[in-house]
Amino acid sequence: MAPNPRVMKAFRAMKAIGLNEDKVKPVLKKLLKLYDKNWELIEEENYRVLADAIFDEDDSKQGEDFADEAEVHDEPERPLKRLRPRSQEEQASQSTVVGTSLRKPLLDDEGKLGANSLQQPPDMMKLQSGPISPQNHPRDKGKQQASPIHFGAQGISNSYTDRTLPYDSDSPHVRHAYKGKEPLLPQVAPREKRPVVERSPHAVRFKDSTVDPDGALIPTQKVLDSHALLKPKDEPYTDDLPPDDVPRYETPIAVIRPDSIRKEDISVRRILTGKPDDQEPPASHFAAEEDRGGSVPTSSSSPRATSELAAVREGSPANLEIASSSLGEESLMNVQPSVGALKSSGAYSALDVGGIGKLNGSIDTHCFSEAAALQLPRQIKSVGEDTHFSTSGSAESNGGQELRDPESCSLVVVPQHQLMFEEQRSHHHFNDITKGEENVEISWLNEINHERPPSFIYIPQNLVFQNANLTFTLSQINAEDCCHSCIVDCLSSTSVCVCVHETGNEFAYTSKGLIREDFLEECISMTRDPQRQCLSYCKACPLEISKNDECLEPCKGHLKRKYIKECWSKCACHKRCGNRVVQQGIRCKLQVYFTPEGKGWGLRTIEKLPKGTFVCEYVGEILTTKELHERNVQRTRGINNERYTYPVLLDAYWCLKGALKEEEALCLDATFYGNVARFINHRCLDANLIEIPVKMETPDHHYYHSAFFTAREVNALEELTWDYGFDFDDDDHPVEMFRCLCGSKFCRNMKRPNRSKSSLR
Ligand SMILES: C[S@@+](CC[C@H](N)C(=O)[O-])C[C@H]1O[C@@H](n2cnc3c(N)ncnc32)[C@H](O)[C@@H]1O
Repeated sequence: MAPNPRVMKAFRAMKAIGLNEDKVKPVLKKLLKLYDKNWELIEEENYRVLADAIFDEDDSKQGEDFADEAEVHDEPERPLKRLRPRSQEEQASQSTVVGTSLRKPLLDDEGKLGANSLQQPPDMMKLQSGPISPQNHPRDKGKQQASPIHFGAQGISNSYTDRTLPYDSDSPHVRHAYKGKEPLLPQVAPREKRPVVERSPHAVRFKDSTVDPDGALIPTQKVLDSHALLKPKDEPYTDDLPPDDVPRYETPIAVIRPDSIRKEDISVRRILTGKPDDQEPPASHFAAEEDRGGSVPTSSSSPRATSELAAVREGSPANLEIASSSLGEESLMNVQPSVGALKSSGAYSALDVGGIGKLNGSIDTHCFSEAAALQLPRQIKSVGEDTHFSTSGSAESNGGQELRDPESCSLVVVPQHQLMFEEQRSHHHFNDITKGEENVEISWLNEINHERPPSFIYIPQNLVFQNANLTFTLSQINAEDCCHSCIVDCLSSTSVCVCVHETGNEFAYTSKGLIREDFLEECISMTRDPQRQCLSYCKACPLEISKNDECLEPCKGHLKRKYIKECWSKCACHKRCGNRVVQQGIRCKLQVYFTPEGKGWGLRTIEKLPKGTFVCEYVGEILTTKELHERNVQRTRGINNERYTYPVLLDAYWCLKGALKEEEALCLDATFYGNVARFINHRCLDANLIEIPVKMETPDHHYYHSAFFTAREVNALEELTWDYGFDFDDDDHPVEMFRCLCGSKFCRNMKRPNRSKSSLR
């Protein structure tokens, strides 16, 4: 019999992406059976479904070895998975590619950060975050006023711990206590595009292909949704394919639910699974790794996950359970897994990283379904809903067995034997608070209550909001400010790298990627020890001017600081040069967790970190201080009252000769856009992190990167803290300062109950 031309065409299409016939044939057979020989469904999107299913099979096989992460890391890269048009791919990957210009959040007609822009930034769906405009932030009621945090840890109260900030949340006349800092660099140092070794290409591609940037369903879902109910048939295989060995792979599972969240519709969806990819740490992932020990296994150390078709082993119908539909099959539903298990795996709450729908430990299902539809790729949403909601719509906390969509009560088919594996994989995929934006996944965990992390859009690098005067050109960096004669690694170069001329011809980093001990100690003492602090005063202080006070106060002084100068793209050295640490992004195994002390969410390390380790940068929107003031006014008008505050001032006046222009006085606000540093809580004086300015790509000093390094060795599971520099006794402080719960014996919060000044050292 002549080969079916459609079969041959499918083979050719798969061959084009590196899949040979042996792999394609059994999967194709399965799909033909599953789709009742409906070739259109298989051929759609250039055989997208077929390719996905083949990769699923691979994943299923890999899953058997899932427990052994090391093996996963060592896997050779798989063939290209992407089948989407390049235009979509570019759109979807927009936020991960860092060019030489700053990306700005969408602005409305007036150039403001409008609700719409915040709700639907170009990469919104990729980031999977909910609407977070000042107008509709989900957590905007009854919260504390916002106030900027100020860089530069201040120690014990002294002349400049009382420094005020330009803006407060009440009025321009109210001031914030602040500490001066030393800034450094010119412009926003766009982090380089992630190298292939840092992010598995196929993982990114696959992610792109499953999450439509516009929020539309992925092609495969469309295909499946076109059937009310898809179920593997029992008939023998079609003769479309030449007979071959019985397929061992697993069949994509059909899950039925209304795709449009309409109860009257029943459609089909897939259950997602996460798949470890081939991510491996960059070659230079700091030799400091060698020094680390005591790592606690979590998802952040795991390979990045991708979402794919879940699969069910052929011929095991007993393992399938039929869940319910809104049309009355609820009683049939009896599907694993235990919600408790999922909770502990982290997948439980990852659905709602937007902080949506959680009220006093229960889930507001209405809120959830709306928000989740906006925030999460359909596939992710599906799994989460099904696995975490009981029929009452409240969050399971007792290891319940039901798997039900609270809104649609749709039909779900889940292979029991496979759920545990899927749970694990889902964990990796859902529980990454960075949404794939960092080198590592960062899980989150709440063992205290049912609260979920607040809504924000994760960005791995700073973005200009609107008016910040940050131009960014190669020509701005003088030839004498970048190394042209260095080869590969400046740290091991025999000649002195010109990049460190301005910082005393000494590198801040060791060959292991840690901050040099003497450099670190100097930084620590300059911020903690009042005797070591020295201030510079400017004539017309922009911070004072920016308060809009009628009565202009004199400059309170700006703290002199040490800073790091890293090599950058205009330099001749290798991207992995030892003088490029912060720009490589996060490498530590971190976790966002709900603190038991009442500080809300916090950040902790899940591995032991040597002293001087780079942890993360404080990333947010770059605002002018005026823009921040405007935001604070909005907050205090109740439009966007936040319980927690996230702005940080960049004090760029430390080496200022004249006055800064208004648009040059900058700050970072991580309220809406930010990275994991927004979760770092304050600790008075003896915090284990120190913030050090880092200069990279801009020659100016009014902008710099604020990088956090460990000030001492930090044990696994220790919370990472930073001294915000607040003076809690400053009566002139404008905002409702939080009651400090840092627990330090040096705590400066004198107003804290049961605390007296005598308790301070
Ligand atoms: C940058 S956020 C830190 C993350 C925050 N805990 C959260 O849940 O998102 C700063 C806010 O955290 C809280 N916070 C930080 N450190 C604290 C401390 N030592 N004691 C009490 N609350 C603290 C305050 O509400 C502060 O406004």
